[in-house]
Amino acid sequence: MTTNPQPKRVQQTTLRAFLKTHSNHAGSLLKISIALGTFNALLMITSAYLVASSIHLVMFQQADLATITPSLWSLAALILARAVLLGFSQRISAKAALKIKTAMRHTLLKKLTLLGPSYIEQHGHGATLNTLHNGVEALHDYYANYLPSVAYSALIPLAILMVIFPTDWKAGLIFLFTAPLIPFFMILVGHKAEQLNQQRWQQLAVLGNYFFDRVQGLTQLKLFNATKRELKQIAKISDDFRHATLSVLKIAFLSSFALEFLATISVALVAVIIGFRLFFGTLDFATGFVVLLLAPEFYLPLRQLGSHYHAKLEGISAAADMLKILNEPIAGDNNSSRAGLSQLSLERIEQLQIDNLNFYYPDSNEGVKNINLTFSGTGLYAIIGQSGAGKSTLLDCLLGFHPQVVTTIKVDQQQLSQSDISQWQQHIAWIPQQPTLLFNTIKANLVLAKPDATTAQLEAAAKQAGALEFINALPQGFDTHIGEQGEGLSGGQKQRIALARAFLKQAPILVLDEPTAHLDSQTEQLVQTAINQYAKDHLVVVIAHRLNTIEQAKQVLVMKDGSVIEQGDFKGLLNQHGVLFDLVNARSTQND
Ligand SMILES: Nc1ncnc2c1ncn2[C@@H]1O[C@H](COP(=O)(O)OP(=O)(O)OP(=O)(O)O)[C@@H](O)[C@H]1O
Repeated sequence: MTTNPQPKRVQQTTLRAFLKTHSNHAGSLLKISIALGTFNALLMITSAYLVASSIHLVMFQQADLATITPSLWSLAALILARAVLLGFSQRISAKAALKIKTAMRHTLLKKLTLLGPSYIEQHGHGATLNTLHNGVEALHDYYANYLPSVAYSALIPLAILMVIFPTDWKAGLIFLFTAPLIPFFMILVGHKAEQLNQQRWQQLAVLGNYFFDRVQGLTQLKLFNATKRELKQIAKISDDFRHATLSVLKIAFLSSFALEFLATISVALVAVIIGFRLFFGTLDFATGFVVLLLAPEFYLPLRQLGSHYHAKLEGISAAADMLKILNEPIAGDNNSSRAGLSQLSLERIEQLQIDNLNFYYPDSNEGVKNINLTFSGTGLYAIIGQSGAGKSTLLDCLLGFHPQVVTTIKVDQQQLSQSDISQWQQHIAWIPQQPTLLFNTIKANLVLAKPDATTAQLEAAAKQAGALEFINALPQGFDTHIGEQGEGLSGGQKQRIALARAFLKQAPILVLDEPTAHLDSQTEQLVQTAINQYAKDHLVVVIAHRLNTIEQAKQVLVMKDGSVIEQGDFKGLLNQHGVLFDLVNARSTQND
């Protein structure tokens, strides 16, 4: 695993275009929200005129309460309408952001599924999780606050200018010339702030990977008494992250201060000029008061744009990570326009073929090479070989985890393409060395394989896997909650639940990695019988370490240095006195 090296600074314009394209998922909601916000601003302008004219009437024309009562009622109605509009506008923009985030997560997960687990392993689980969770969350403020504030910063000042110019063109000119100062300053600090934000985001990815690894290996760290050392390292990385965050905050506070200062100075300038003109009688009170009321409102959207600028920077940094995942090429997919696997049976296959499979890990000579295999649709195939021989890699290729080589697989004479991978995986039940069990009930973990499974089917699968007895002995049976990664169950129990889940799927191909490890001999016998039974009418491919499994296989494939070097039935291979013979002998010696 590597710690997510960030891409070479992805072009900012590309990132902006990417974020803009994704806003299309909720384009109309965003437009409605902005329209409501702008209408709210128009009501604010009307209120300012009403307030100014009411005060003018009372102060300079001695109007009584009855005269200004209709204005006061209108003002109250306007205030109420503005509160409602503001509420709706904010809710709608938050809903739009939620919609975009959901679509984005969906797109990212789809791409990650296509890229396969090897991509996540290379780039780090922590960093990928960070992109999927924190990264996507960082887009919330971008879409809910920053994007609407960009529109408001153009629309609201424009609307105010349009009413101020006919009222008092001199004040209009002051507004017009002071307004660009704020965006100008933002652009000035923007570039540096963007750089710092990207650095901070990289640190967060490093921290994410580091934490993920250490939390997963906490037990080992404790056993090796290495927690203190690791804590020091975590403190160091956290400190780097703290520094990066502080640099971003420093520039954010500084720029906020400068923007507020500029806005305040501009309002003050308008106020002083209005004051002088009122004093010298070159301006009537009502007009002067309207300008004074509208001055802060004129700069408000620009100030808000400044305060949401941080959301934009976060959004851009997060988008760089997402774009990196989405732009990752899925190598070798030159056959994606085919009809797909629709006509392939979900119950049985006749033949599975691997033609000239060569796969190497990135930047490495390790992998599998020159693999040519034919499996019939039924029977048990055992893969054996020393550690590092390439057994897991071969199964990973078969499972479609390395999409670039999936075209070397033929099922019932149909060559697979990358667009077939998710469909292909529905034809396979897979039990890895460490099966994944989720923090949920046993039942929920089992029905992952078959959501519409009946209780009878659940019980039958559990019985087949030798798991029914211990599940029934649990206080709540199938409804017993298990912890994360099967916490609360023994290694063998976890394995049997995973096996039951695989049996429940009734997939035409069952792929297993050391299924009988962690099992006592009685359960092992039971599970072995169940697998043999399953192999009668399904294809079962197993990485076998136990002699018992190897002996019962229809075919044994012996691997060495990434290649299949021997292949045949157990007895025939044993008589050849080749590698299988040596492996079996070595194992018997170990067992003695
Ligand atoms: N992600 C990876 N990146 C680079 N090399 C890898 C990676 N995973 C495995 N390898 C290398 O590929 C070779 C085959 O590994 P593989 O895990 O397939 O062996 P195996 O036969 O399943 O071993 P074991 O029985 O110990 O699980 C090994 O030399 C291993 O070091």
